[in-house]
Amino acid sequence: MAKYLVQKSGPLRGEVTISGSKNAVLPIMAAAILTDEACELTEVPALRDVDVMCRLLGSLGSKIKEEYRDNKLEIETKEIMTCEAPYELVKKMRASILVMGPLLARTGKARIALPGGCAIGARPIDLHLKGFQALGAKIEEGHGYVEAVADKLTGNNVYLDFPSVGATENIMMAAVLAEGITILENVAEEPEIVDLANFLNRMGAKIKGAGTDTIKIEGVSSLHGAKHSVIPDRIETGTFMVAAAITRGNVLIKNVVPDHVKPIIAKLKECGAAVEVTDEGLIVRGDVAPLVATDIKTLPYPGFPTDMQSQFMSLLATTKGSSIVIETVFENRYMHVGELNRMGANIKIEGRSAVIQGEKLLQGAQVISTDLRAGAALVLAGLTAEGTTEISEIYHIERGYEKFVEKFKGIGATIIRVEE
Ligand SMILES: CC(=O)N[C@H]1[C@@H](OP(=O)(O)OP(=O)(O)OC[C@H]2O[C@@H](n3ccc(=O)[nH]c3=O)[C@H](O)[C@@H]2O)O[C@H](CO)[C@@H](O)[C@@H]1O
Ligand SMILES: C=C(OP(=O)(O)O)C(=O)O
Repeated sequence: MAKYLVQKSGPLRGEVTISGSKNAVLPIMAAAILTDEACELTEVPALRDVDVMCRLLGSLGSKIKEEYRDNKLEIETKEIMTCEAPYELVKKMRASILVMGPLLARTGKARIALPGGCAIGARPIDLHLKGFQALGAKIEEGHGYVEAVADKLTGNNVYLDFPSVGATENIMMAAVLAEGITILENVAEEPEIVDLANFLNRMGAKIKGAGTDTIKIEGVSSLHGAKHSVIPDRIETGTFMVAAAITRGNVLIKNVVPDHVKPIIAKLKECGAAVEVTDEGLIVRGDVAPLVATDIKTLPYPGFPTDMQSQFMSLLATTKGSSIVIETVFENRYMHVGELNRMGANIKIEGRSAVIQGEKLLQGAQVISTDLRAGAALVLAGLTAEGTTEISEIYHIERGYEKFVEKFKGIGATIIRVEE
């Protein structure tokens, strides 16, 4: 099992370039199986989750050409060989559920292992299934699998009880080949939804309204191959923004869409960091004023992203004053708190709220990365902690950050990856 050893690193300085978005590329890869023609993706991050999605698509019948050095991927699915996503792959990556909509649309059948809960919450898929049912699919569950079957999908109105990102994507991918018009209401507005809709439209779909709370889809009879370049990862961007602030450094972050990280910019400024949007990228400085506490409430986009909550908590453990963080998206996304407290932070959890008494001098310790962003938060804390922070179970981190160690080293962090 590999580990990261992180040393107190002083102010980070220099430039870092952001990779393509994990949460955009995964649904886009799933969407590629909606056609029998080849799809070519660029700006594909080399990540563990992308590997798992390649394996899953390969098992369904896709031929995949990877050029990881160039971050390119070609997916061609002349024929779907099986409609089943097995437990071995779904348990490795929840986003495997995103093949359900495309499989149902292309073949009339999808059988997927139920993903179950994970470190951040129960994460049911009821809203995905409700959407498929509205389009005419019959749903059956048993033996840890869920099956959707439909002779034909027909457009319908679907109202989501919560703007779930995955449900919006899955239902959108099913509806593009349904007969007639589908109106999806109270949908997620995340940039990743817009990127997926843009890709689907390049394939010949007729989707309007992505990025708002209502999406209209006019079904088409078939889709064709398309080329697409994946958007930059806004959570990786935010993670390096916090890295600059927490180390009181000065970092230029390139390949970013500033609009996608507005809530992160706002909160960093409230803490006293300086953020400048330039033609080259974002310049984040934590060395212009003493950093202070702020309060955060996670919300669906354009609210503050839940995927940045843990990284901000590391920062708020070091700023002056007390902060309150409220996690409203996932019911259990506080697994990092115990680990941060072991490093000397003072964070108390009460239900969905966390109270952070800041200005703590963190100390290196042996800690466990319980999930992807919890792991990133521990790396950030480790950069300011006295001594060495030893982070285990880093495979979570490598699910979603490309060249993490290399990028941190490039801006002056002392971090190494060791194999035990
Ligand atoms: C691969 C990917 O893109 N992952 C992102 C996606 O996850 P994911 O798509 O799984 O997140 P959702 O937006 O679906 O989940 C948000 C909330 O809705 C609930 N829910 C969801 C579906 C459902 O059928 N029923 C239900 O109750 C979930 O349990 C959770 O409490 O969006 C999350 C919220 O921004 C991010 O943290 C994840 O990084
Ligand atoms: C929770 C995340 O991803 P996933 O939905 O793939 O678990 C994340 O990216 O922070």
